[in-house]
Amino acid sequence: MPHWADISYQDEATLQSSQTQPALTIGTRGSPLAMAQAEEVRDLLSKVHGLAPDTIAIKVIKTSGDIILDRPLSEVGGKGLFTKEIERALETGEIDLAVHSSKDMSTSLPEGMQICAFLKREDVRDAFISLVAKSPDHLAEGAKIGTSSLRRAAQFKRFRKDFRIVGFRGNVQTRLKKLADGVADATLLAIAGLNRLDQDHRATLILDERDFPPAPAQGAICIETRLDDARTTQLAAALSHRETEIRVLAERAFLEKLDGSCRTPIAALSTLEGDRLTLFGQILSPDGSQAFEAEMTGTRTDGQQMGFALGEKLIAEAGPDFIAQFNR
Ligand SMILES: NCc1[nH]cc(CCC(=O)O)c1CC(=O)O
Repeated sequence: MPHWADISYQDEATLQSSQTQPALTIGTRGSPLAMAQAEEVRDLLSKVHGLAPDTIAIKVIKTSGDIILDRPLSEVGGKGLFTKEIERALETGEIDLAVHSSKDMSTSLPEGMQICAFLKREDVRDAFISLVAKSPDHLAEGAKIGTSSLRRAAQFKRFRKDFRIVGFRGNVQTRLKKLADGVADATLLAIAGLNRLDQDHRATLILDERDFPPAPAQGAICIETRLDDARTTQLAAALSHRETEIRVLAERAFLEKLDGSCRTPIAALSTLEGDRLTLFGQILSPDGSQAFEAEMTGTRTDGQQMGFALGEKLIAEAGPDFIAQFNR
């Protein structure tokens, strides 16, 4: 992770003199959530570096994840789907930086790319949205949960075996319409996304993160740049939030250890109090019938090591076939 102080200032003059062309081009998906996140990064860059907002362009890039809307992500290729085309644009120089939801990022980046900043993390929890029940407990026997997230499906099946899972994608409005049409009785979304879209009032209940632990890195926006672009990297790295970085890197190390594919439901949650870092991890069978979880504590510099160790611990507990069985 490059730091502000480590990077040379060689290109500062170029930046200040480029008045006619955008100084920087941000690449993002075109979904309302992605746009809101890109705008947040643009506003922060402008504020922190005193750049006029109109010198920072936002370029929308269509990704396979936006095009393939009818199948669950886990079937069509998982996390990389939202980032591949954007990373291609970064590689060709069409954009200078890419803004992503950290939880959508694969643990292995393409060569020549780096995550140079994690913005201060939002609320990590999932929101429960229903037009018929005020909490998961209040849902009727056999209620339908609309989600395409393997983690959320497994956690809800674990919570109540009688729940039925129906595939559900789309933005907040689409989901609410589906709920109104009776396609499902409840759905789940990250409260961070709802907050960024000023849609948090749609949440029926915010779920306790100990009952329904979030996806690794949920709620944290990240910025990706080219390794060889010191100027943009320096500007973007200045936005990074150290505590978020520590927590998200620990959670992503846990994910990296386990993520043979994206077919295993995985949850992680870290906390950082002073120097004390705690990392909780959970893996489940897709039907929720089996779950393995553990927690580790260490200091703030141990994050990645703890993530790998926690992953290994759960693999040892679950047995080597646990993850392999879902990949067949
Ligand atoms: N997979 C889509 C996605 N990627 C990031 C978020 C939420 C925002 C975040 O975690 O920062 C969402 C939507 C959701 O899960 O509700």
